[in-house]
Amino acid sequence: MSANINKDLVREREKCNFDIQELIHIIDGSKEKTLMRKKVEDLVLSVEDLKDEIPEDYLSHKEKFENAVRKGCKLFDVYLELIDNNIQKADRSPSNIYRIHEGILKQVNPFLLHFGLFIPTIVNQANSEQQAKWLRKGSKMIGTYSQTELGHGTFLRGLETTATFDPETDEFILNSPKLTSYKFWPGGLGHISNASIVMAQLHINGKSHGIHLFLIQIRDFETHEPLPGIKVGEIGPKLGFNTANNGFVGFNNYRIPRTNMLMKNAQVLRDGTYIKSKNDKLTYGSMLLIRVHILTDVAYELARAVTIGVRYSAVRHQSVLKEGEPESQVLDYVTQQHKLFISIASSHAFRVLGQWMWKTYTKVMAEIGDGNMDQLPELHALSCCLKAVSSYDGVQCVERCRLACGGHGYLLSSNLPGVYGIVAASVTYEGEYTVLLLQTARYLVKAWNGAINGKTLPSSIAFLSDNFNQKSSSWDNLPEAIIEGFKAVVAGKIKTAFDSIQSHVNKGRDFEDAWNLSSVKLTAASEAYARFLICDVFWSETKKMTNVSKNVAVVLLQLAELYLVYWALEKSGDLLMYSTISKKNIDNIQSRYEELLGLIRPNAVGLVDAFDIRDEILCSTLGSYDGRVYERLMEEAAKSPLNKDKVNDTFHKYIKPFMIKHKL
Ligand SMILES: CCCCCCCCCCCCCCCCCCCCCC(=O)SCCNC(=O)CCNC(=O)[C@H](O)C(C)(C)COP(=O)(O)OP(=O)(O)OC[C@H]1O[C@@H](n2cnc3c(N)ncnc32)[C@H](O)[C@@H]1OP(=O)(O)O
Ligand SMILES: Cc1cc2nc3c(=O)[nH]c(=O)nc-3n(C[C@H](O)[C@H](O)[C@H](O)COP(=O)(O)OP(=O)(O)OC[C@H]3O[C@@H](n4cnc5c(N)ncnc54)[C@H](O)[C@@H]3O)c2cc1C
Repeated sequence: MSANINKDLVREREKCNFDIQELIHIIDGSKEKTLMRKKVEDLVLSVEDLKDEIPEDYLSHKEKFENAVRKGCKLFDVYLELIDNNIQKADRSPSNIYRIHEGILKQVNPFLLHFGLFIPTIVNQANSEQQAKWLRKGSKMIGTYSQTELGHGTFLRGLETTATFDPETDEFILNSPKLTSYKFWPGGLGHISNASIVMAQLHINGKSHGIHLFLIQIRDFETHEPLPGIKVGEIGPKLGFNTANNGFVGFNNYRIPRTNMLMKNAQVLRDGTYIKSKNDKLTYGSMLLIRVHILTDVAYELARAVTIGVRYSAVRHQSVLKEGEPESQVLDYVTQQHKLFISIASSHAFRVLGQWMWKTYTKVMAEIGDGNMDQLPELHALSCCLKAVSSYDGVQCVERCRLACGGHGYLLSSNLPGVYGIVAASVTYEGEYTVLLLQTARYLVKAWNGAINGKTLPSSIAFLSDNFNQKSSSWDNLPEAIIEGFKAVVAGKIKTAFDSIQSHVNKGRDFEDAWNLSSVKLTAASEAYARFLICDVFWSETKKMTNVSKNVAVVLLQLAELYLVYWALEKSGDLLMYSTISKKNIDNIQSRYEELLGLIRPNAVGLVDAFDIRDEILCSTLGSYDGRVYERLMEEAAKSPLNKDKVNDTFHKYIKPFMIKHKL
């Protein structure tokens, strides 16, 4: 096999000084999980029906969708077989196992919303009777999650779809009163789903009770025809997600049984009595869950992007470092390492944070199950800013990987545009970036106010109490000093935003206007808080790892340190403003950063090999394991339908007459 592997990659792999298999197990969670993942991959990727003859990129929008549904159904088959054989256990924790879809479908599984949101929403928001009915085998439902409307996505309280209780018939009547009330965006809604969870304003006896969730059948279970009173369709091509079948739906006096309101929390009784939920925000539970998942999602997409970027940069030679020497691998240019290594580190950071958030999420959910809501605001604040910052950073990192691949990175066959499309969507869906930062800011401002008044703060922000006076910290002990410095930045930025609000209020403005006028500072405070959290958790979790060989521990600590020093340099202005850092300290951090790039360089290919993403899932001409970059580029180019004819018809139809007309 090694005979066919690019010689640069062979040399790079020989240089790697840690056990790649060991790191693969760490990333997967354990040796057993790696074995299970590989077993699933072997089985799924060997299914002939799941392979494409024509590259997806040459298909029309309709053909892409139809091919994705065909493969999605086949995947279902294979998965169900795996579950029956107990190979793929039902595990809701964020993991890499379902990623295989991205290799097979290239983009998004059209059934993703069924598994990712429809089923989890029933599990979390429906009562036990409803669950027994809707989750049973033979329920015939393929579902999605319809919340966003043409006119409103962010401001959920402004949603316009209505569900009005009719006591005569014991039903809700669903209506989309205006064009802007149409549900717009839900994945799989266009032509896949026959049912959906729908968020609508509940009205009983002329009184509005706010937004609630309803399970609604959209299409006939046998014929798949839209049911009377329902107008449904697909929303058209997008930057990415083109196999996701995002759709629209409108309701015209469409009736559903009362018992189709999801009633785990709030309830409507037969006589129309409304029983309030213990906490309104429990209706938003599905969003919380997906925001937690997104950290791990971004970690994985970054792993894909940087695997492509690093392998290509090892294979690619361009320019000479020293006259008379052969052309250098572009990976040897320190600027190239600067472009790429932060993506390796960020992928590990988001994976570690994803695991940490998942633990926090399951703990808080268990407490909520016991009726204790105390930790919900903190969980919401954490999930909002971490989702926002990880997805935003993810997009920047994927773009850097694309730039690192020069012109060839611009080809769809590099798959960097594809990965970009997937990550870019996550900045917007499940709560838009700025909006989520402002949610966390609400929490931080409240906490600051509490701290000023001597209140005990939740653990994740307890440090605020110590930072009123921006205590001096020593910059001798890098990289921990950076975490301390970031604490001072968080405190300083919250204080700046808080003081700004106060000052506008003191000048006679409403609190809401003062908030809006201070909102750039508020989002900056939230971003700083997320950055501190990522650095703190990534560093401490990496440091406390046990049962790891020395070399793997060293390389993981180098990545964690690289992450910290990279962000210290990016945020040096903030550190200068709010912490005790000096220019000399920053110079030291810069030197350490460059030193770390050098230390990581020999292991770079080993590190991306440890993400262990098979070629069939990476789907990239530039990033395959064997490094046959130029051969693959030409093989892919040969697949262009334009290359079927030596002379294209347009020559005779347009070009020749044009040449004659203009005497060219
Ligand atoms: C074949 C086999 C296959 C196997 C496959 C197996 C697969 C399985 C693997 C699965 C992998 C999955 C991958 C998924 C991929 C996903 C794909 C893409 C999906 C995309 C879906 C979507 O895109 S779906 C729509 C999301 N659309 C939003 O995301 C709207 C944002 N908009 C809001 O979320 C609210 O509108 C907004 C702003 C909070 C204001 O809400 P509002 O106005 O009601 O509230 P206020 O701002 O007034 O706040 C009042 C107080 O509520 C507090 N609070 C607010 N929210 C809270 C909350 N959630 N929890 C607690 N507390 C909360 C707040 O902190 C305040 O607290 P306080 O008063 O104490 O300060
Ligand atoms: C690929 C994809 C898949 C999706 N899938 C689904 C799905 O399955 N189901 C579903 O229901 N929805 C889905 N959505 C919709 C998605 O959840 C919304 O687009 C998202 O929540 C943002 O809402 P919006 O589009 O209304 O943006 P808007 O809120 O209109 O945002 C526009 C701009 O206004 C700013 N803004 C808005 N409010 C404020 C504020 N209070 N303060 C400051 N700035 C503000 C935002 O920052 C943004 O810059 C999907 C979207 C995408 C892109």
